[in-house]
Amino acid sequence: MLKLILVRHGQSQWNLENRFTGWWDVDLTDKGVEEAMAAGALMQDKGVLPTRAFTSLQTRAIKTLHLALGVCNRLWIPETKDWRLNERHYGGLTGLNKQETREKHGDEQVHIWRRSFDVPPPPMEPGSKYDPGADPRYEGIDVPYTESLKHTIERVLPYWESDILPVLASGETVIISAHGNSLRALVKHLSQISDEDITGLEIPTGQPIIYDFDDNMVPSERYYLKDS
Ligand SMILES: O=C(O)[C@H](O)COP(=O)(O)O
Repeated sequence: MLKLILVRHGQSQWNLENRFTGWWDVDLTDKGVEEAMAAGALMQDKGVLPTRAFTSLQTRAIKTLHLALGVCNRLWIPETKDWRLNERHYGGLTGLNKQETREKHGDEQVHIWRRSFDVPPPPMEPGSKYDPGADPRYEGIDVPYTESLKHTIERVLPYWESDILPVLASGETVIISAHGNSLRALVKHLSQISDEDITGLEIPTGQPIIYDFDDNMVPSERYYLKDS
């Protein structure tokens, strides 16, 4: 049985501060480091050991991957980093406190920005201090100014199909270390969740999620590794 492991990065500094993060590069907190290491220990305990890794270009996901792989003695496996696994771009909300934004715009509007399928947050002003456009890691990439979940799916899914699925199908145990909304994009596809129901899906930090794939590359229902 082929296994796909999805893990959202451990708690980040801006998760702790309750700020919209998106493409801004923040580090893990101490708790985030612990969550990442616990994910590695769980993979070791359950004997679910990745042989190939994919992650984003963002520090919190890369470090989570490395900490988890370190604990289960798999730092040596090949890994690929790609911007298409980055977090959804939070546009003009980047850097703002989520609670203060609710107080200003109302719970409903903030829920729409955070969880709707196709309503993007207001775009980031070009040259904003949180615009990562000039960051060398994004050279040659058309960095967006905002993204809805739909936009995120439009970059995550082609990458899944072209680069990750063939590796999984070749017999590798694949781990993807990514972000709340880039993983929601993938889970929506793999679990065939409707545009309406996706608004209710939350992905916890540092908790490995598993899909088993049959010989026809049809995924099982997803489950948490801790529950297996
Ligand atoms: O980018 C962020 O702020 C978080 O990674 C995800 O935030 P959300 O749960 O508000 O979508």
